[in-house]
Amino acid sequence: MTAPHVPVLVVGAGPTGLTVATLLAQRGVECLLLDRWASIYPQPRAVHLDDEVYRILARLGLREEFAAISWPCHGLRLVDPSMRVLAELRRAGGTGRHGFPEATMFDQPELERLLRANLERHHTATLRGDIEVTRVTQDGAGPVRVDYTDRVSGAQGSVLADHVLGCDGANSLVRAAIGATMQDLHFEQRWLVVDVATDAELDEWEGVHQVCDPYRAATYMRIGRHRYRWEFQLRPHETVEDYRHIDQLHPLLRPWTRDIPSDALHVVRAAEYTFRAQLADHWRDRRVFLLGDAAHLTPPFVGQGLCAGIRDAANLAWKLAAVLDGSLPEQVLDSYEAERKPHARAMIRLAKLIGTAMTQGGDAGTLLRRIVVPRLARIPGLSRIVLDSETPPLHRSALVLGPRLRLRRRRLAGRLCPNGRFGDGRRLDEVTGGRFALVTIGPASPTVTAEARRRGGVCFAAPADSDLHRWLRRGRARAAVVRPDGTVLHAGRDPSGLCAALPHHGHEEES
Ligand SMILES: O=C(O)CCc1cccc(O)c1
Repeated sequence: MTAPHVPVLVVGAGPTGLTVATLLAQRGVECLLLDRWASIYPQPRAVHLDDEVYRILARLGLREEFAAISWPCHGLRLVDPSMRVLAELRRAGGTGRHGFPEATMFDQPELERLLRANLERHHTATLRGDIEVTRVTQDGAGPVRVDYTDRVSGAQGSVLADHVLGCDGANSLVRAAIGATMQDLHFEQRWLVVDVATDAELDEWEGVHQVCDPYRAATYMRIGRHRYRWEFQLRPHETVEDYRHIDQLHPLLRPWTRDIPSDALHVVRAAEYTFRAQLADHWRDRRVFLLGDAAHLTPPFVGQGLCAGIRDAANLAWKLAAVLDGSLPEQVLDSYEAERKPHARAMIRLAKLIGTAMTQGGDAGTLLRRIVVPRLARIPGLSRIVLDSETPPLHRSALVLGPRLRLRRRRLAGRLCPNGRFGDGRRLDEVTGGRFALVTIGPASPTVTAEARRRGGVCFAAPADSDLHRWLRRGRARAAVVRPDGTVLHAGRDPSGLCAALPHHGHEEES
């Protein structure tokens, strides 16, 4: 019997797998997700996402539902062991340039519940739990064969897929199948991660507290109305077994819980984690791709682990859908790794810098905390990330810079277009609806508008005096071509020239 065939098979139904499957399903792509667990892994893990990633959740249709389960985060503070503030990065709580709070906390199982329920609304996606993928094989350029075992019945099966997306985490089988290995970016520390539920009010600043202390670095943050997360670097002789009970944990928590009695604190879990920095040496082999923790691992000190996976999903999904429907050439898929890898590397570097500032001993550590930490925002390359909460531009991709574009045009290309508002109150993403867009200063000519439509895109004038208008002017541009994932493809002064750069994508837009 021949194996069934699907256009896309996703291995792993964590946040990255669920996001990429939903984005594909929104574009009508049939997608099968296989996960080794019967249902959501119940323990808390990731707790933070930024506004760029919140914007992706909104595109999935989860804006209100995520708002209801999340908690605003006021930013990040590096403090010394006596809680004196060394550096503080404050985040916009209302709406930043993407239309969402710049830093938001949540409970991962709750987020996964939303993502799963949302996926069920798409009939082109199927999720099967209790399925262990055992082998992924590519023979030449044909479809990929995926073998699996049903963990309940023990039955074995196979599926043929045009594309396989490995969202199967740090110990990825898909990564091994394409012969990729993790490059060590030289960071490895054992930490204790503690989640606590309490009705008591801790009355702390509601951002992330990073205690810089080479003896016992620590992190504290509120993640919900009644939920808190602590992380403590473990001493060489310690393990999680030393901290199973609240009375053992209490001395560590006391700088924040003060006189709250330990019986008012319920430990949801205490676990030992090894924080690592790793990047897969390649993220693709022909029809197989790696996303999320299968492709990169970061220490959690800037809360970017889950963000990176969801960014991978948003970057790849529209490209893959366009290749599958024949509207973009296969080579577009090369830009996935070219764009995402340097970005993931930059965020890992930032996390390592903060982690090193928190934990490094000796004169080097003292110097780092005294000289570098207070000036974090002035370090070239970091200032935008640190001060403006804007992640690095995608400059190395052929998909964001045409070969003939001059340097001064680079101000906007490769960056995310702000999710600005239009006159009717809608934001850019709602107006573009996942299509290519030409955003202009002043109305574009009827010819340009018609040409944008003919290419399957849309054309909009930024309202006078709006954020989008100011953003184009600051970038010395009169128009920008924005990709379906919100990244600026080209920007410049000639809307009709830019319109010609709009790829023929999707189907002609009806007015
Ligand atoms: O970027 C921010 O404002 C918060 C960063 C953060 C989030 C979660 C954990 C963590 O260690 C840092």
